[in-house]
Amino acid sequence: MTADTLDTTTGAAASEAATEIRTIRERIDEIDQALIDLWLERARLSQEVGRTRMASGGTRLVLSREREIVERFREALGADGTQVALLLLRAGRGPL
Ligand SMILES: C=C(O[C@@H]1C=C(C(=O)O)C=C[C@H]1O)C(=O)O
Repeated sequence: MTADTLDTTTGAAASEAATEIRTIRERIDEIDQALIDLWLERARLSQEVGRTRMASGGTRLVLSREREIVERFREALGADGTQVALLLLRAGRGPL
């Protein structure tokens, strides 16, 4: 394989690189699936907390707790962390 015969699925120009990329992609796919599963589990748990709290006569949301979560993600991941946390929170309790 040479630079003018790129592997179509990996985009690599050498077969060793294509093999390495395929191996790394397997782990990336595992990580993505774990993220999806955790995302969905978190949303379900968040909804359960909301239902439990409202059934007790409490509020739907607790903004101080949401601020803590946004801050945790911002500290760990920077500005992108803020965006991830906002999407994560929305997945559980819907848009504000
Ligand atoms: C899940 C909760 O309820 C809501 C959803 C939150 C979340 O998804 O993390 C956080 C705060 C609340 O607005 C909670 O209070 O823990």
